[in-house]
Amino acid sequence: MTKEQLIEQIRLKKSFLCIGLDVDLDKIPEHLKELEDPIFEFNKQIIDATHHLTVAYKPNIAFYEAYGIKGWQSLEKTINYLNQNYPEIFTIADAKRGDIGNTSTRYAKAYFEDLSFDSITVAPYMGRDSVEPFLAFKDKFTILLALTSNAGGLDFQTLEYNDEQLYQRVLKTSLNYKNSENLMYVVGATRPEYFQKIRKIVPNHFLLVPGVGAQGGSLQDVCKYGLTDDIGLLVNSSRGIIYASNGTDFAEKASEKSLELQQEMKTILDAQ
Ligand SMILES: O=c1ccn([C@@H]2O[C@H](COP(=O)(O)O)[C@@H](O)[C@H]2O)c(=O)[nH]1
Repeated sequence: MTKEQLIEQIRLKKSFLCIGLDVDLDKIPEHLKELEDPIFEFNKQIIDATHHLTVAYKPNIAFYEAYGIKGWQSLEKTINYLNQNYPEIFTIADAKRGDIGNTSTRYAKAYFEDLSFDSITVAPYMGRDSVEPFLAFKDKFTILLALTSNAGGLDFQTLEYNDEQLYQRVLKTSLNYKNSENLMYVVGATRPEYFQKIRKIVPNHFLLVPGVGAQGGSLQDVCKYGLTDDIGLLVNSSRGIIYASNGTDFAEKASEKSLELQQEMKTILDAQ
């Protein structure tokens, strides 16, 4: 998918919502557990009930790896289901990969070619040659961790060196990477006070913003400085949407929670 196609979808749906598919078998409704592939069935029903309210889905790969080969098969079925039935949806493999160049190339092939995701999250710590193999793929996006939403994110990401915090250095340096137009960045919704500074460095790149919902981040605060003329935001909520109910009405309740966020986004976009 191109950036222009993503922006078009956001304008059409009046939504820059990303729904996180972090499926935990301990949290899904009992009646699904008897099925052959409860993870896929859960995802399928969530997707069918929410696809008109969201522009992106983000399976966090850890939740699939945790169930071994069966989890991987559920992931594969989920991405195939999305690509076949809702090709207009932007897909994010939240895998937080990155390694020496030839290894990164294998990760990129696994997620962009074999699984056909539109994007993948990547850790920047190993530098240029660990990121550029992902950027080499046309119409695919590499979402670099910049300022994460978790408390421990501040252990390193805000350390200062030469009047610059580490996350600022990550943003600035990555702009010099080959094909840097294929970059997006992760910035936590729990860090609203940093958005203005971040937008000064990356005024046009999309930010993937987790942390709304279960982690307590505010959509309004994120949009104040995060929103651009081309929107530039994908705001993720996982647990707050997919576990709104663990009864037989789970998909309906997920849809209601998605609608609440979409309506809030619509109001923000209409006022732009
Ligand atoms: O800084 C980060 C980077 C990634 N995440 C991931 O996003 C979702 C958030 O889930 P919620 O249930 O909405 O809290 C999850 O997959 C995280 O691993 C993040 O939270 N913060």
